[in-house]
Amino acid sequence: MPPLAARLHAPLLLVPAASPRPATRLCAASGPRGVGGFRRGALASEKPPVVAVAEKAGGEGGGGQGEGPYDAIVIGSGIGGLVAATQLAAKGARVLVLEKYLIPGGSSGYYRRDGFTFDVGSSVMFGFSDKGNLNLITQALEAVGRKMEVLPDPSTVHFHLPGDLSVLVHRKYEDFINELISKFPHEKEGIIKFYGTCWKIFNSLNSLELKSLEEPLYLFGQFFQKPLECLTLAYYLPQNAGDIARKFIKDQELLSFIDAECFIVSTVNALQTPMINASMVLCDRHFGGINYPVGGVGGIALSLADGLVEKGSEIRYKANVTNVVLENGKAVGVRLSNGKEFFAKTVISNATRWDTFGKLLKEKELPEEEKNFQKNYVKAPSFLSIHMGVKASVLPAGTDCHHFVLEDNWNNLEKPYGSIFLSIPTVLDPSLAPEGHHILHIFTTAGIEAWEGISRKEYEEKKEMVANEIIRRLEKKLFPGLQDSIVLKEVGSPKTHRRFLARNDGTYGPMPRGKPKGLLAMPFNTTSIDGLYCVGDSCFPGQGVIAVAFSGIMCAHRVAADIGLEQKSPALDAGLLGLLRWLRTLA
Ligand SMILES: NC(=O)c1ccc[n+]([C@@H]2O[C@H](COP(=O)([O-])OP(=O)(O)OC[C@H]3O[C@@H](n4cnc5c(N)ncnc54)[C@H](O)[C@@H]3O)[C@@H](O)[C@H]2O)c1
Ligand SMILES: CC(C)=CCC/C(C)=C/C=C/C(C)=C/C=C/C(C)=C/C=C/C=C(C)/C=C/C=C(C)/C=C/C=C(\C)CCC=C(C)C
Repeated sequence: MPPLAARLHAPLLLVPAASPRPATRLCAASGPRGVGGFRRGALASEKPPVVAVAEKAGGEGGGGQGEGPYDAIVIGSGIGGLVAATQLAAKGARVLVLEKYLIPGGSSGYYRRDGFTFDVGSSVMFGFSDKGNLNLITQALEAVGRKMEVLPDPSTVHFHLPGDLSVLVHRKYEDFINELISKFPHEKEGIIKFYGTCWKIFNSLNSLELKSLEEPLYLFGQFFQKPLECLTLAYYLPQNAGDIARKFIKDQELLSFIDAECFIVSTVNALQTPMINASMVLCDRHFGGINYPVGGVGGIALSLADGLVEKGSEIRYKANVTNVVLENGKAVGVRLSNGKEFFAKTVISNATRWDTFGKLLKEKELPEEEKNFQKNYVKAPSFLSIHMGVKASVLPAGTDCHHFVLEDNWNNLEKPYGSIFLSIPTVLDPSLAPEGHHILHIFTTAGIEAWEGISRKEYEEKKEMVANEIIRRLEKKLFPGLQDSIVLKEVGSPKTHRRFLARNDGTYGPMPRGKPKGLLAMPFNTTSIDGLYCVGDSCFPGQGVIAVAFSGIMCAHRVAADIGLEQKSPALDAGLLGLLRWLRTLA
């Protein structure tokens, strides 16, 4: 098989040599517009992009009436759905993944324009190293016999903050801590204690074999083998990073810095960020480091989809699931928008919980569990994203790959358009852009409300205006001459994210309504509908590619136990699931 980077760039029909299923092919296709921008009319004259699409002969969904039964049907091929599917396939299950769009990956997908390969979402990849137990992306690929070449990033992010506070998060922990201490020498002890607590939690996590926390035989087994580590995790489960930081640190600016550290991975401040999640990302970036897959993030989903097919399971594109089919209250299959039905022992939804319970299930009454979830969590805002191709000369030598910019006022951190995320993946992988050019992927949080109810013309003008203002800010802060260096620009609004990622209001996942009790209220994978499971960022532990990969691993384990591919104990199941349900009501 050609290396993935070559496949991502190859313009012609490619048949994966390893795939045993001739009906599923990877081919050049035209049409899909990535999340960067979708000015359908304006772009109509452009040459269509080349993307890899797995299509099954026979049009949408490709099957006849009532196909099945499969062991599991997975709705959606985001990383959460793909990891659940591939883990199950690796355990011997027969899985069908149904994806609405043309390519796999959801918000971890990619798209191409004029020689540029853009990551739809974040280019900061955690969990992609070759060591420890938390390299969940590496492990997910390995489970289906795939390995990707990665490029180590020398840093995670360069913060440009109010008061000209500049902090580079170096790959080496000591370098980062020394840089932070040099900015806040009076808080040396507090800094060491806060980040030291993160390491205590990370090391506990990293010592466990990660499987479903809803499966008692595994969970009790882990408590027996690693009691101290499990008790540490249980202790920190209901706690938030901001409270722990305040135990050790008094300096307001440093606490604001820790807010920014948390915000980039949770879109909320440290007081609302679960301590376990904060520890995971604040340490993995130094333990395994941030590693970028050669050829772009889109290769992860393509590799998983490839591996899935090789294991004898299926993925079908342009398959828009509109209903989960219930029989006597149990989920037994799904129906597509064209009326085709597929049946399975279990159904796993990678759509958000809002979409799953608000759209795919036609029950009038929301189950209590979901009411509780919606009481505790609201939809996080969407993003405005700008994908640009620029002349390489605009970037000073040694420019870092990822930046976070909040210019003057800490109060703007969580406000729409307040802070700016910027990734330049071509710093690591120049093959993503034509020679002499770089990619700038800029994004900032934005709610959908302000984008609705306006005419097409106003919408286009608004996108242009908002994007130009963000570019102007970056030009002022980081790269003089930026505006004039642009050779390609695509702007995506929250509506774009809603439409092309099929995410309710374009949301990037749940956000606590108030101050959460850490991760306590986060639902796992089982739902109150027998046979229906959820996976992805509206499940424990939340937003993030590595987080949804963990959710996929947990989900596959629980489903495998329920369909007899892994051990289970019905009596212990009832006890643990009841206990977890009760614990969630305490949050
Ligand atoms: N901006 C970013 O920074 C960024 C980038 C990449 C990834 N991420 C992370 O990835 C996480 C999301 O991953 P995920 O796996 O939960 O989901 P996802 O949104 O990435 O993927 C869900 C997939 O399900 C498909 N789908 C939804 N409804 C469907 C239906 N009815 N029928 C068929 N297909 C349907 C969508 O088309 C999409 O491909 C986010 O939390 C985010 O943190 C973030
Ligand atoms: C059950 C009970 C009750 C108890 C028991 C105890 C125990 C044992 C516990 C355990 C636990 C566990 C295992 C847990 C785990 C967890 C995990 C794994 C987590 C993870 C997490 C992760 C995360 C959150 C991540 C995230 C990330 C993100 C979001 C990212 C993003 C990025 C971006 C946006 C980028 C930025 C950019 C720039 C700056 C440019």
